[in-house]
Amino acid sequence: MIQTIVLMIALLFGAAAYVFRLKMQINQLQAQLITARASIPTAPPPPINKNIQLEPIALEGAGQALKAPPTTIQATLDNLKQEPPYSIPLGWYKAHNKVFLQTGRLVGDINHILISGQSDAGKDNAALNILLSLALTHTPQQVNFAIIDGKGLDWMGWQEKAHAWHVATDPEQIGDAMARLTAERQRRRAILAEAKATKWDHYQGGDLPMLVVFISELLLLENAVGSKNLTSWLNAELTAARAFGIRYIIATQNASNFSTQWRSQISLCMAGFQPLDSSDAPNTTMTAKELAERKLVAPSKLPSPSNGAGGVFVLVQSGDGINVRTSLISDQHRDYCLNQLPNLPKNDLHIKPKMSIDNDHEVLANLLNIGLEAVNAGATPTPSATLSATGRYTASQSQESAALQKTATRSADPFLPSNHDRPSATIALPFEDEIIPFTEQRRIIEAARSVSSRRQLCTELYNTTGGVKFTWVKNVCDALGLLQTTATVGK
Ligand SMILES: Nc1ncnc2c1ncn2[C@@H]1O[C@H](COP(=O)(O)OP(=O)(O)OP(=O)(O)O)[C@@H](O)[C@H]1O
Repeated sequence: MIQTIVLMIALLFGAAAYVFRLKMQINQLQAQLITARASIPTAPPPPINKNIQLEPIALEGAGQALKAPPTTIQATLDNLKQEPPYSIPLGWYKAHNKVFLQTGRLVGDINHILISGQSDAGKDNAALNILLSLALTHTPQQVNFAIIDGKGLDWMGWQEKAHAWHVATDPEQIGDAMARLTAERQRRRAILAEAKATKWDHYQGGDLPMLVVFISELLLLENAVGSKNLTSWLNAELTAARAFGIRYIIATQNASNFSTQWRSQISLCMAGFQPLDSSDAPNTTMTAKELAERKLVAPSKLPSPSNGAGGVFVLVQSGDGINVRTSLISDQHRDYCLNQLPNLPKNDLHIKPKMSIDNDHEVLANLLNIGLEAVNAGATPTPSATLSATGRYTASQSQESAALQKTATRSADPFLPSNHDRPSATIALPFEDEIIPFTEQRRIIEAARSVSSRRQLCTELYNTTGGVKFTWVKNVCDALGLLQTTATVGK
């Protein structure tokens, strides 16, 4: 009996100890789970309520520039709602004890913009405000962006966005991007001429979105193509771009050392802090004294970004202006906003050329191989995977690339005879059937024999000079080096 009781007590103790251990383990697991949950990155919070109360307090020493602008894009968008299309935010200021957002319009108001200011003045953030709000208020059919960076990783997230016409993030891609812009201006010129529209604003075709080009540091372009080439490129592009629906936003630490000719095409100067007053006039068109006469604080008199006064600018347009402070967009909020924007459809990767000179070499090498294969073997070469997966712009900036391109084009030219005229059946079709139907690729290649321009080709085959059909023609011609348009950069 006693034995049984002792056994039962022992069993009870054993069970209690087991339950206790189990509970401890559960507690431990729960603690681990909480830690694990905390380390999972949470989704970015939605933009804060638009009805935030902004304090009408100006930043000391910065004129009317608001001390604490909103830190999300929501309040900006609310203000832009009342503005006509293509309006952009330029910064916040205080007047009559109220808070205002200064806006501008890229049609009929501002043409090109120069954003200047020493390191950390807030140039990239100012441009981010402009591009994000444009993208969030316009479709990719209305606005496209070309972003030429090379400074860092700030603009990486834009590459796959439907609004992005071209994004160059490495210094090595800059010359190529410049050549593309020249080619795009020429393409637009031809389209407008054909449609008998004297300028982009009058064009009704619906296939030419406004192209806003952002250059994050002008010096990097100078490093890429040299000072002389850069000056002539800027002179040509900035003078002509406006009529073709292209707007430039050029950022640089200090515009003093750049040619004054293209600077005369700038209609809005957005000038941030400068350490020397000799930089005031080149970056704003007015001296500190002239600015002071208009109650404006000159760049050299602004509080320094190193004292926590980033994002403060003096805006100068047509001899007048205002001091403002931009909204500071955090990386998290930028990513949240980017997530709201439509992505590029997968197939469009073929339509929007996005490759570096290095990739160009790869494509050109492939072309060369295809051409040689076809000539040597006389057999039908298989389309190259690399080539079929990408579009290609023929404009390339380096001499080496140009020479290679010439060779590649000659070797790959399906209409060049080897020993005898090769029939068009031996041509390597550059795109998969589902991207551009094989039958259409063959028709385009065949028709290229007898016309002198892509536009003419498109008219003959499809009785149009725009839309998807022209994109087919352009991409097939680009890929095979047919009816090439010439680049001006670097020559
Ligand atoms: N509107 C703003 N309000 C407060 N701080 C700002 C604002 N804009 C920028 N800053 C501060 O300045 C820093 C640098 O901003 P940004 O990268 O836009 O400057 P930048 O002029 O492009 O610099 P750099 O020429 O060195 O690339 C930000 O990380 C932020 O700390």
